[in-house]
Amino acid sequence: MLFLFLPQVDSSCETFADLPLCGKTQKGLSENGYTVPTDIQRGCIGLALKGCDVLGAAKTGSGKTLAFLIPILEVLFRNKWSKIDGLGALVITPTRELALQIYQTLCKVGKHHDFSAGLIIGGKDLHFEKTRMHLVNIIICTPGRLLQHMDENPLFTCSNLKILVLDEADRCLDLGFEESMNCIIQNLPPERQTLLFSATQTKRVKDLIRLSLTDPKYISVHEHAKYRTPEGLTQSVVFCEQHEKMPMIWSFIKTHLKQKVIVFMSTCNQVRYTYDILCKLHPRVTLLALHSKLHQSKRMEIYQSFCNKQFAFLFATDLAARGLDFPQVNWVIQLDCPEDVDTYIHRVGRTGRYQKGGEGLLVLRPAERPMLEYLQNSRIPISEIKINPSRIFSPHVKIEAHLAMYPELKASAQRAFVSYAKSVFLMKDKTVFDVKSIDHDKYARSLGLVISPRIRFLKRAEKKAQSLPTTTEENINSEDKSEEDEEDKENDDEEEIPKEIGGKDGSDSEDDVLVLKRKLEVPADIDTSADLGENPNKKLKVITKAALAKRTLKKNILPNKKIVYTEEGEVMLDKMKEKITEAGRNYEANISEGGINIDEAKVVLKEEDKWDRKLFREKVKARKRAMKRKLKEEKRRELAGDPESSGDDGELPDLSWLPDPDVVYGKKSQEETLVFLFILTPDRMFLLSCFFIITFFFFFFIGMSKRTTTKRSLQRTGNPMQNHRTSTCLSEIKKK
Ligand SMILES: Nc1ncnc2c1ncn2[C@@H]1O[C@H](COP(=O)(O)OP(=O)(O)OP(=O)(O)O)[C@@H](O)[C@H]1O
Repeated sequence: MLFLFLPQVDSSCETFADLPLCGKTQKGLSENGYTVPTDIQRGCIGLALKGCDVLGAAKTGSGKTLAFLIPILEVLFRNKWSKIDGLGALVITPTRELALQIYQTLCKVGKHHDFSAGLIIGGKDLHFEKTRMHLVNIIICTPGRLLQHMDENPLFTCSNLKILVLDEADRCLDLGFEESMNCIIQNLPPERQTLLFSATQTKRVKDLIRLSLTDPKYISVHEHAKYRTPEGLTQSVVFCEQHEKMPMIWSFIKTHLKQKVIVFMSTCNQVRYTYDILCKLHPRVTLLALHSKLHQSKRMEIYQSFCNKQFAFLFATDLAARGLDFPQVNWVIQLDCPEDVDTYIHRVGRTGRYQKGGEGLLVLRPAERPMLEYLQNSRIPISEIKINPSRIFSPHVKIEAHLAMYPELKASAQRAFVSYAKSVFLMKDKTVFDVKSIDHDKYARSLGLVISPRIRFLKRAEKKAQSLPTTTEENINSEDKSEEDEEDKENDDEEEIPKEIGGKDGSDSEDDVLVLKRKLEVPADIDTSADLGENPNKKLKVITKAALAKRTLKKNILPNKKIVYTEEGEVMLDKMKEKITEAGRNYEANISEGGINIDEAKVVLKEEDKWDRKLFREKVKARKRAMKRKLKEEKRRELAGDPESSGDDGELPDLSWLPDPDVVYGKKSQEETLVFLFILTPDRMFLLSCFFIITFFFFFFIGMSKRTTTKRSLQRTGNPMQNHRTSTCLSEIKKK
């Protein structure tokens, strides 16, 4: 049996110094500017230090994080916890960003302690974590990742665990995490202290039993406060139709450029599309988008970026609704109706944190008016305001132009459209959420779509309802429940649970976890195809050659074949395309009968490859032979004096761009050129040599005859002078 107490907050404790905290904790607190504890800290820290199980509830931004981090440090310090003691404290949070934020606060406040702390969240290096988990004293984690370590990491043990904390406890214990949390709790030692914190604390006995709390103390510091939301918050509501939301948010951005704003939307697809299209419109302020479909590193980058920005617009799903402490947020706009009052409280609580002011704007469709009543009945001060139509600028024309230009944007718009419709359809509270109250055509047009995408699941549900009039919501829910459970089993982290929207492309997840609570009506089955009969997703999908081949094979379509005939009507084989080998031909013949036999294809390829190589070698040889023949031909032409011999048969290359050799080397004389040519041409060389030979013999014979005559006269006279004279006389006589 559980007894819940509402202990009084110790008002005598004015500063942290009044609390029984060790010097190291005190130092860490004062160094970070924490001197005066908040109500929830005053109420919980003392009880937690006494070893009680505590359920802490306080408004958003009231300092619940320190209310459990200080007891963690103190409990471990008092137990003289060291490295070898292993895991002493475990903090479980529903989102990675929140886990990171808590980890950062712990590092700041506990920096003078010697404990080791670890951030264990999805998307990080699992192997690295595995090797260090057993050395960590304090773990901040998301349920999925923790369970993964419990299942897979033999080094990880929780047997020494002293203190368990569930931040955003109601979320951790709800349907989306039920399976994981049950498994985690089973693995934890029963003798431990448990602290649960949330702005919307669970009081369900079922949850408390699950956690086997012993004598839990319920501390709700604002239980009797006038309002459930922070006092510094100004909250308003405007009513507009779904198709008016886009011009409204665009106008808001243009008129609030020097503000830090969070805009909440129902689904990832909406966030993605709104962010993409508004970026294209260049609003002159930083736009950011945070949703679960982003990569982990990107998520962290965006989270940090928005923390550091002075002016920015963050479009987010309910991933950012709980716990995140973005500094200096001026506005929180809930562009889509929250699922329930609790979700509203968490979303709006991202502004007006810790004694600061902030503005909250809720945008409701007229059909969602009952939500306003719920809020007002839940002690939430919210007043209706009207939109000034003269301040509304519609970016519709530009949006349409961008969609016409970028097909991927169009597909994104279609997904956003269907996602929103489905999210409304899946909402449990039908008094607020009625999918039929949306003017689909107008909404589609406001997103830049000319034709509204078909919403098949809606028609199917209608048909189902007609054919099965007895089908109660409970029946449907019980069916869907099993589906959800199945999904839970498959997914280990909150962000990774594909719940609501997206169907086959596995779109929404984190924010869809919330939607899961609304019970899935039909299995994810979305057709975003427009009435034009074309599926935009298909358009965008990258079709690989392999996919195409598979498709063709499935259809049993044979590709066209080109057959060339000779003049005699015989088929000419194209050696490059036709299979030459026997194996190849057999394979070709059989391929039409069945699919591709990989082994056989390999053998055929090898065979064909051999043949291809042979063909290639022959080709190379033939080319060489042709070259030789050509050279010979050229030589022959040169010898025959054909001026065209040196050139190719075809066109001569244009060498006009080359420098004039006469200019470069100086002009040579005509004779030189002639001699040059003379020497160069072989036929002229031949003639020249003949000329030389004849001349040589001519002079040779003349010389010889002269010598013979002289010899004879010498033999006769013996005086060469006389001889000469004699010869001259003789010649004169001969002449006479
Ligand atoms: N004692 C304190 N003195 C000064 N500032 C504080 C104190 N305690 C908390 N804060 C600041 O208040 C802000 C909100 O704290 P915290 O995030 O713990 O709120 P919360 O109650 O957990 O909010 P939520 O319900 O949204 O999770 C933080 O910026 C934190 O630094």
